[in-house]
Amino acid sequence: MIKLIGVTKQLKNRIVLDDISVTFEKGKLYLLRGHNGSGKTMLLRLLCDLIAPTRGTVEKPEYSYGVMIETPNFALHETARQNLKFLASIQKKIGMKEIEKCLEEVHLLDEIDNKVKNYSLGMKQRLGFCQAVMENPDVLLLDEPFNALDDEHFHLILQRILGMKKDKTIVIAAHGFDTEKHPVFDQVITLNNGKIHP
Ligand SMILES: Nc1ncnc2c1ncn2[C@@H]1O[C@H](COP(=O)(O)OP(=O)(O)OP(=O)(O)O)[C@@H](O)[C@H]1O
Repeated sequence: MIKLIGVTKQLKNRIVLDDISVTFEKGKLYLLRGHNGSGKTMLLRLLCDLIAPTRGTVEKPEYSYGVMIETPNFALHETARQNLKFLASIQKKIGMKEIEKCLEEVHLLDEIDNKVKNYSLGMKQRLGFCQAVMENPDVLLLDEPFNALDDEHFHLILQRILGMKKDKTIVIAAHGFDTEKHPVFDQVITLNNGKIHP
């Protein structure tokens, strides 16, 4: 469980997260929504320690994180295989077999030896998703994971996320998700100007 209590983040003179208190539990899927600039990405960054709170506390045990925040930064002149192999070599938790399985699940195995610069936006997005989930993290943080995906791949990624939900905490930031059409979230958190909308 990740518990934020009265968390405020100030960057220069700007309050980007304002007195946020919220709990994220294991086995649940959360949606962060809100307008551009409302603080969704900042909250994801805070959850995985990329930024520290200015005030307030974050209570959480040691977790492993899978993160896809903003445009994933791949080495464009290298292939998907080379990129993911390099990333996997940092933690040494998985090998090529797991990487290939993960690429297959997002329909990219046929492109494994293609350079990332030749990928379409939607392919890069799926590669970013693969990178975030391949090491089977406890906490999965995804910033706009459905951007640039066609219907088929939207459903593919959504089903993958739902299939992984049981033993993870998953937080998705997406500003345009149709929650009526796809009522899949355990909790929807709306941010407005850095504050949680009640
Ligand atoms: N380095 C920085 N210094 C000051 N303010 C910043 C900095 N980075 C971001 N901000 C501000 O923080 C606020 C929250 O930004 P954030 O990226 O979290 O929004 P968001 O909800 O993810 O928006 P989007 O939907 O456009 O991705 C914005 O007002 C932004 O201008």
